[in-house]
This record gives sequence, C-alpha cells and structure tokens, in this order.
Amino acid sequence: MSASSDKVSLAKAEVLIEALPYFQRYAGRTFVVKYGGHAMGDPEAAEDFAQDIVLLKAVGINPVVVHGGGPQIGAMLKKLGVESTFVDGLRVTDKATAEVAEMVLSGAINKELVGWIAKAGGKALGISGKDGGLVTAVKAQRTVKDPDSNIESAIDLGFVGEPAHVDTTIIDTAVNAGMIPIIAPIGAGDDGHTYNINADTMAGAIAAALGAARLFLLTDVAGVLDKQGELMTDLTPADIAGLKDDGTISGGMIPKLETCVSAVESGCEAAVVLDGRVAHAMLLEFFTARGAGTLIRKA
Ligand SMILES: Nc1ncnc2c1ncn2[C@@H]1O[C@H](COP(=O)(O)OP(=O)(O)O)[C@@H](O)[C@H]1O
Ligand SMILES: CC(=O)N[C@@H](CCC(=O)OP(=O)(O)O)C(=O)O
Repeated sequence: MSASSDKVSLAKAEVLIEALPYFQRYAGRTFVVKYGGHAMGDPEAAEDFAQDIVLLKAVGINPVVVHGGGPQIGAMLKKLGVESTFVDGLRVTDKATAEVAEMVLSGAINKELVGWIAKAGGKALGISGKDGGLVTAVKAQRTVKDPDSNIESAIDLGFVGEPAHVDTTIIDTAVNAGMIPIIAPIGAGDDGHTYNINADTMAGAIAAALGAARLFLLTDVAGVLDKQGELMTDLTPADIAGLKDDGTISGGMIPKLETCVSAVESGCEAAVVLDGRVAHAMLLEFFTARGAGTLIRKA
C-alpha cells in the first residue's frame, strides 16, 4: 500500500470512529441523497460516494439515491446538434430533448450508479419515477417578468414535470429486500407523456413522501454562498426567500433551495446542500462535529 493510500485509509477510519455513536441513533431511518451531475464528474469521488451509501446501508440506515445528470444530457444534446435553454435552472424540454434526457438519465447514468454500488459491495435497484408508479408528474408551470413593464407572462417549458403524486411502494419493497433504490428523475404523466423532472425537485418530493431524516443534495459547491462567497451554514425558509429576492442565489441553486424548503415543510426533518466532490462529505456533515455544507431547517 502506498503512503498516499495509507493516508486515505486513516482519514476514513477517523471519520468512521467519530461517526459510530450516530449510526445507532439513526438506524431504521431514511436518508434521501441527491447526487448531482456536476458532483459525478470525478471518478474517485464517485467511488467514495458509493462506499458511503453502502456503509449507511450496512449500519442500518436506509439510503435512497436520486441522481441528476444535467451536464451529461447537455453533452449528448450537443453531440446530436440539439440546442438547450434554461429558465430558472430548468431545461426547456421539447419531445426530442425529453427522449435524450430519458436515455441519458434512466439508461447510462442510472446503470453506472448501480454498477458503482455493486463494486462497493451493495445491491442496488435502478429505476426511474415511471417504475411502479413511483412519481406521477404534471406539467411544470412558470412565469417570466418583463423587466421594463414588470408584467408576468406564462412560459412554456415543454415536457418539464413536477411530481404531483409519489407512491413509495416500489421503494419500500426494494428497501425491505435489502436493496438500495437508485432513482432517475423521469416521471410519467396521467396524460401518457414522459416528463423531465429536475433531480433536486424529484429528490425533495421523495424525501417528503418518505418522511426522511435527511435530504442531502450533493453538488459542486461547498454549500450556499453569500455575496462575498462565504459559506452560510444554517438557513431557514424565510432566509431563502430573501436570498432569492436579493439575487444571492441564481441558476440551479434556485430549484435546489426551493426543493429544500418544500421538503422540510412537508415531512423531511432537514435538508443539506454540500460538496459531493469532497471525500466522504455526507459522513463528515452528518456524523461528525465538523459539519460541512448548508443545513436547511424550519425555524
Ligand atoms: N449563492 C450561491 N451559492 C452557491 N452556488 C450558487 C449560488 N447561486 C448560484 N449558484 C450556482 O448553483 C450551482 C449548483 O447548482 P447546479 O449547477 O444545478 O448543480 P447540480 O448539477 O449539482 O444540481 C453552483 O455550481 C453555482 O454555480
Ligand atoms: C427539468 C430539468 O432541468 N431536468 C434536468 C434533469 C437532470 C438534473 O436535474 O441533473 P442535475 O442535478 O445534474 O442538474 C435536466 O434536464 O438537466
């Protein structure tokens, strides 16, 4: 074993020893973990992520993974010569884009994650919101404000969906069979269409339906940063409304924090935005005194 892998093993052991007392407290509880497309970029971090998920399962916590894949969908659309635009962090999705999103999310990425979990010694069940009627989607409604006249008008995002109903039967069945559900953010509507759902939104709806102890949103920044670039460690829904109004948060951070607010207001105990590229970020945040990322809780 090299000196550097010795160091890695030691760091892991230290985190685990500090974490032991917490494991028992949360045995039997559910952690919903959203693994973002940006966080997935680094294969070493991905391996650590899979090991952490398998470790949670081994100590009696039920991890449920919802993954993203925005950059990977973007790369595939580029290859195919299809233009993509975003409104408030949501990809405007026509029929062709919805097909590519389903192929990349439910196909390539979902099965890659299942493979990582298997390599780390776990058993994963890779599904999308369509399977077992897990998530029924409705068309997302958004408006834009004209900066000159201040008049709001509806904007058509195409096949972008919001979870309208979550039936957790397939998750419960997988968990009871000792498996780790890995969920792609694609849903079917009652209208028969396939909907592309923002992965944060999907994870939040599932965390609320399961009454999860934590919703972890793993991304590519340390957490929510203020205008000076400093990490904000604790936020309430009221704080978040202010950050949106004064422009501190933008792009993908908007649906991310909207998700945290609706999750903590409808059954999930707390949500955390943290850097998925940092080794064992989840374990550090939840199971050590050091913490990491931004914790969102009702006031
Ligand atoms: N105040 C903020 N603090 C941190 N990140 C922010 C903030 N406002 C906007 N962002 C952007 O949000 C991004 C995270 O959202 P997103 O790109 O959708 O991530 P993911 O693909 O992991 O879901 C960050 O990389 C950053 O560019
Ligand atoms: C409607 C919408 O925007 N859907 C997202 C789904 C993937 C996603 O959310 O991935 P990340 O978490 O990696 O950003 C998209 O098409 O990019």
